[in-house]
Amino acid sequence: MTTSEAPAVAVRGLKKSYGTVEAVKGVDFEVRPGEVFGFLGPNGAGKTTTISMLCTLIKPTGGSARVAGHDVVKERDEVRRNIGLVFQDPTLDGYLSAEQNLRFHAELYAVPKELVAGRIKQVLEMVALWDRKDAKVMTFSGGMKRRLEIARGLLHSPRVLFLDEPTVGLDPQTRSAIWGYIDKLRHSEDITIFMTTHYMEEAEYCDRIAIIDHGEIVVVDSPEALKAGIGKDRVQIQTADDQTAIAALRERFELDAAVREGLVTFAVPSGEQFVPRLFAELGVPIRSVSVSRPSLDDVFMNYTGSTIRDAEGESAGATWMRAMARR
Ligand SMILES: Nc1ncnc2c1ncn2[C@@H]1O[C@H](COP(=O)(O)OP(=O)(O)OP(=O)(O)O)[C@@H](O)[C@H]1O
Repeated sequence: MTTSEAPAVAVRGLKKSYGTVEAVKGVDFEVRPGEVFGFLGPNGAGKTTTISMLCTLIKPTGGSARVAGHDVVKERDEVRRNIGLVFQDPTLDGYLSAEQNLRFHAELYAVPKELVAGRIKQVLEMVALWDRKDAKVMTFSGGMKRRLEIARGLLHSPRVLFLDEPTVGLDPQTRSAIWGYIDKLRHSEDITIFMTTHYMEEAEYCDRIAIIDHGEIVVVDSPEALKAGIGKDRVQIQTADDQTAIAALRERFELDAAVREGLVTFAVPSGEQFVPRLFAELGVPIRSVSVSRPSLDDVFMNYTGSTIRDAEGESAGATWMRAMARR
């Protein structure tokens, strides 16, 4: 990849409102060719709305976006030809076999006839479903269906593959298998991957991530740079009296602490070196202590003031209402 290459995705001031709800509030970002770029944010942050605008499924109310060099509003068909989609709601035909689903997709996308059989074999092998090609999709597990959707999204050799929460609702083994395929993909295909997730640990696999909250991008960088940028370690202590410990941390060390995961938690530079002082000066008995390098959760917390889980709780009501409305 050279830096002179045009971005795979270029977004300027992109907005989407639903009535009075500003789902996406004017976001700017670029995705480089060949990158795995992640959109990380809690439910309701605006991830699906953004990805849907980039895939030309919904129209922006403001700003602009180019995907594979084409404008998502003025050159909708060109954008569609150049992208693959794997969305949260499955759209496979359960009565057809895996191979028949792919053949149907190849026809829709006008994949040259002489290439179809070879390409179907290639993508099914990539997601380890070649030996199940003749089975009806209705007999597949959730994980197999998701793998088949990924194969289908790749069939017409798109330049950009969009994945909306590719592992949501899957068990941990299947999630890690899906990530294995995505990793394989980035080495075997000349492709850019744009994905959304609310799983911190999955965002770690991305080359760069944009953290999105309440319809706004709060920061974009590689996971390593974001974590290093915090410059502090996370310290968690178990005490006999959490509230007194929190007050003492404020008074003696000027540190803001809160109870997270049942432990008094705070951030401090060079955590290991701070621990002896903590024992000597806190004045509240400490039962156990742990020091960890910052995680993406800490990054999210640093930029938004809440953990991703707390933010999810906040919007759970809205998500539930939408889920009901979709029925
Ligand atoms: N069709 C719609 N009509 C009205 N409001 C909507 C619609 N779609 C999304 N919203 C609202 O826009 C905001 C962003 O939703 P969006 O689905 O983009 O978030 P998200 O980050 O993708 O979360 P999720 O993973 O739950 O889909 C939310 O407040 C949501 O309720």
